[in-house]
Amino acid sequence: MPARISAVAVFCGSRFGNLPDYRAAAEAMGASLARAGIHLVYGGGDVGLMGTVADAAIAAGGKVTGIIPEFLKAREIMHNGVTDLIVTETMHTRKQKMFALAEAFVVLPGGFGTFDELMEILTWKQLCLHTSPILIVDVAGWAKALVNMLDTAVEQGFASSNARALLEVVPDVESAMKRLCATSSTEATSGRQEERV
Ligand SMILES: Nc1ncnc2c1ncn2[C@@H]1O[C@H](COP(=O)(O)O)[C@@H](O)[C@H]1O
Repeated sequence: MPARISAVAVFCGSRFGNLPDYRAAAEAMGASLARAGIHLVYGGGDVGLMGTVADAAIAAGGKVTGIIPEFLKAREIMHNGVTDLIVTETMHTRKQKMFALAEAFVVLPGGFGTFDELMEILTWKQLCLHTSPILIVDVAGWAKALVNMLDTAVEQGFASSNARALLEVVPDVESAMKRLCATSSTEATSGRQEERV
């Protein structure tokens, strides 16, 4: 039987957003990954939901790798409590490193940076650069407009329904964890094709 995945990248906001549900979901995500023995890979900051997910994973005894570009160390308040901290030269090398280390991608509430990270990992999957699961956790409906935009692209003939199926929308952290814990490392092929991105 193939091994279960062991590392997940979480993309989420550098702010808290304006509903308490967002912070609660970030806490639940970090703690649940740690309790499941899954290594958290994230952007390395100690701000907003990013800091929350990392703090929760650390508090629950999890392994956490933060990856932050040099120029954001002050702005995103580089997290000093993580297991490993990788400082990259650029945003691009940060994304590449997160991609290389993770076997699945979870998107929690966030802003433009989170959208960028989602779109890049989704389009890389569309280009067959990886096969790893991409889960959007639709906490309190935050992702409805985003998912609507993707569905509209399919309706208008700009994306195929096969491409839309590369992304899964789940209602909460519990559902995301069920999916992650059911994912084998053979389904996920992120880091193996790193040299092509
Ligand atoms: N263009 C970007 N590419 C990748 N990551 C980005 C980009 N812009 C910002 N980010 C990072 O995303 C997270 C979350 O940002 P939010 O705007 O708060 O969603 C943060 O670490 C940004 O550095």
